[in-house]
Amino acid sequence: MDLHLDRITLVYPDGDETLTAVDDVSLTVPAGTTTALLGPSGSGKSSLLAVAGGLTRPTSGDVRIGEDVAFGPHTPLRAATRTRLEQVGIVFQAPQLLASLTALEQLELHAHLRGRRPATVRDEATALLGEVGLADLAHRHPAQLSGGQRQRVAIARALVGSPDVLLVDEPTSALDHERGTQVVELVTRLARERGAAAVIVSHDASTLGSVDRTVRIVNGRLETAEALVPG
Ligand SMILES: Nc1ncnc2c1ncn2[C@@H]1O[C@H](COP(=O)(O)OP(=O)(O)OP(=O)(O)O)[C@@H](O)[C@H]1O
Repeated sequence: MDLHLDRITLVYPDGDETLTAVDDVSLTVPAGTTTALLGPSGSGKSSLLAVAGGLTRPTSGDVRIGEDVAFGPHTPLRAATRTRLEQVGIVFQAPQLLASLTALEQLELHAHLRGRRPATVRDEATALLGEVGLADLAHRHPAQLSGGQRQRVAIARALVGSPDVLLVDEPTSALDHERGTQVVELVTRLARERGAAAVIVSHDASTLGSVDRTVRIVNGRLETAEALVPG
């Protein structure tokens, strides 16, 4: 299903004033494609991603997944949480893995949270770790993995249950150029293969050669929207 951001505005309280972090942004990300969101520090990238993933309510505007409104200014918390668990996979800037669990167990726990039947969980988790190139490291703990490998565990975990939307915050910030490029390529490939609408937030345009489209956000507003190149 396509992801639609319809006229999203997000205003934070800022002392006696307000700060408009996202200013009337509209964007459609077709299913199976990846859009990179570029922009300077403080431009609103993470804020927009948080709204797209239902982590922060927009002040105005709606997030739609397919035809249905997923997250709007008045969406109840419980409904937003359910939609997020069922339809959205999120990879945070730091992989946020649990130190005591193996790579496989990180995915299994997430699958349980998403309400998957236990009998199907191990097979799906094992297959996903294979898809991100970690089949041989499934039983390692985070401390026994490199930064890039941990990021790949987090990407596999976000894809448990085949969400319609995949949101990835700054996958390249902790990685060198080559590994960062590989992570972006991985996200682009998985989104295409699984028909997910993916958004990657990044500072580093030089890692984004594989994405379908790059958009730039400055002071909370979308500046450019390059044509979508069919994959
Ligand atoms: N919870 C918050 N309350 C108030 N203001 C916030 C909050 N979160 C972010 N901001 C402000 O909103 C603006 C956009 O922040 P955001 O984190 O979305 O930018 P960003 O483009 O992701 O930056 P970076 O690349 O540095 O991570 C900034 O001016 C920031 O200070």
